[in-house]
Amino acid sequence: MSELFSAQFKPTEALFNRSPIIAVVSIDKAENAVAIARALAEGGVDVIEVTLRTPSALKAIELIARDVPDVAVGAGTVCERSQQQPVLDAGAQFAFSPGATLELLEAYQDSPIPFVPGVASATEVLTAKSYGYSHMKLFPAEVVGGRALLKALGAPMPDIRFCPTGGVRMETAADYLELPNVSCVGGSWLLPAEVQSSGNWAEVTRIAKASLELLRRG
Ligand SMILES: O=C(O)C(=O)C[C@H](O)[C@H](O)COP(=O)(O)O
Repeated sequence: MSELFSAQFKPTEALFNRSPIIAVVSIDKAENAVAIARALAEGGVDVIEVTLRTPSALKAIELIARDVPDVAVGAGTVCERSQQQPVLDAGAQFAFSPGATLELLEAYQDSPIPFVPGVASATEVLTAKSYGYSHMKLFPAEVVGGRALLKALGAPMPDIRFCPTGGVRMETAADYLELPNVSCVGGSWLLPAEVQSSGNWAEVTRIAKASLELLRRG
């Protein structure tokens, strides 16, 4: 095991083992960020990936990191090297990408926060692994093969841990999590668009609790 591999492994492993569900949220208004994070945490989901798809994303990360210390908040949709510093400056505790460009794999090798590249094939897994990464997001999970692909990848590469994301639903999370190479799943179902626009944060807590309850029942 290279030094790089072991250096990257531990913090990302802790992140992957923290919560079986990672809430993927695209926050429309930064002023709602803290309420959304608190609602998720109250429901038991304390890892939040804020996608960099809205203008308020970085501010939302900053506010959650400052005001909701009991959650781990990070950035999603990290697609370019230029996003690295703003993400760190906002106080993100981790970063997820939908892909695994060589530029990103290299840029995050010395990152102070875990970086989780997105992969969709054996070659992408091996490429990310060659840069020292052991924890990856399978994206878009349902489209590229879902559970069947994860099982197939696990045979030659049993040491890689995945967070399938993209098309995962409350009802299918448990099926993914029973695979030995899946530590957690990501999904946007915890913050439906209509719930965000209505500001019904109690509903966010309810969905989070119901999702975890489904996992407990298997
Ligand atoms: O923006 C990113 O960084 C992504 O990789 C995409 C998100 O993870 C998916 O959009 C979540 O998928 P759904 O749960 O199907 O909505």
